[in-house]
Amino acid sequence: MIRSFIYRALSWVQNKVSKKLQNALLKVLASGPIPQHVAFVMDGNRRYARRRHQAVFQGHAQGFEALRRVLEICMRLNVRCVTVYAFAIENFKRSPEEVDALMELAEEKLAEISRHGDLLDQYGVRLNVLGKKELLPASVQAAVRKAEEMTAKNNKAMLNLCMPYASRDDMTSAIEASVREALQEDSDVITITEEDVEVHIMTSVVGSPPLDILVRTSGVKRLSDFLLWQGCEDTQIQFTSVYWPDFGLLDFMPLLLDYQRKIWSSA
Ligand SMILES: CC(C)=CCC/C(C)=C/CC/C(C)=C/COP(=O)(O)OP(=O)(O)O
Repeated sequence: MIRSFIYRALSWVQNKVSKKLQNALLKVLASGPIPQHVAFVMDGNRRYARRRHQAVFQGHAQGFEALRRVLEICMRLNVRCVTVYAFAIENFKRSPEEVDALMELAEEKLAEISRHGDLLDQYGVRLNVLGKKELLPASVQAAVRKAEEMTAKNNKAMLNLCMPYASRDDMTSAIEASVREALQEDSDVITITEEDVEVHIMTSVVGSPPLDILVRTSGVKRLSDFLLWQGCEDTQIQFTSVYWPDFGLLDFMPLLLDYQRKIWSSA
């Protein structure tokens, strides 16, 4: 009884202190230039679970909690657009148990975050699911449609959930759409410009600003077919060794400070 009271009191104090520290750190960051568009390759969920002797699914569930946490940090900093790699087309090659668990998680969490009073509503965030949606199970497609509809009027920021996504597929579809448009013009020669393709790239279709920072967690230094078109000009690509479910403000802060230092030094 006394012990449980002490634990509860300690956890209350710890929460208060960490909230105060978080507010102070966010204030420091907000005094510098803030990126408009940040993307994450949320890597390391399974290694996080294995290290704790947990089922793989637990790693993905904790990964979702990290997404919530990071999205809230971004919203409090006034980042306009957050894009995350939630499921690669390639991920369909994982075991049926893992794919099913990820699909169930997506269905459940899409309903949860788009609910009135939850995170997206609270910060005015529009949800866009980008990728080959027709590959998703019918129940997940329905959850996607509902979540997109529920948040369609939100206009302060956007969350692009890439699922199931591959950048080469995104670029191929954009080129195909540009060629189709060009064929409708009354000319013998087909000309496709970078700008023609750009407007059909999935993040552009939903009105995302240029990508400022792309972060990959878990120590792996690869892009894994994510935002190759969007990230090839002025994007700062940052790698951190932290597993995604552990990623928080203290890990994000040095990456943001590095971004701010580079912006200041190029001004
Ligand atoms: C709404 C929704 C679906 C939320 C997202 C949950 C989430 C964070 C999904 C990411 C899934 C994924 C393939 C992560 C990569 O880590 P990994 O599994 O490759 O881990 P590893 O690198 O340790 O093997």
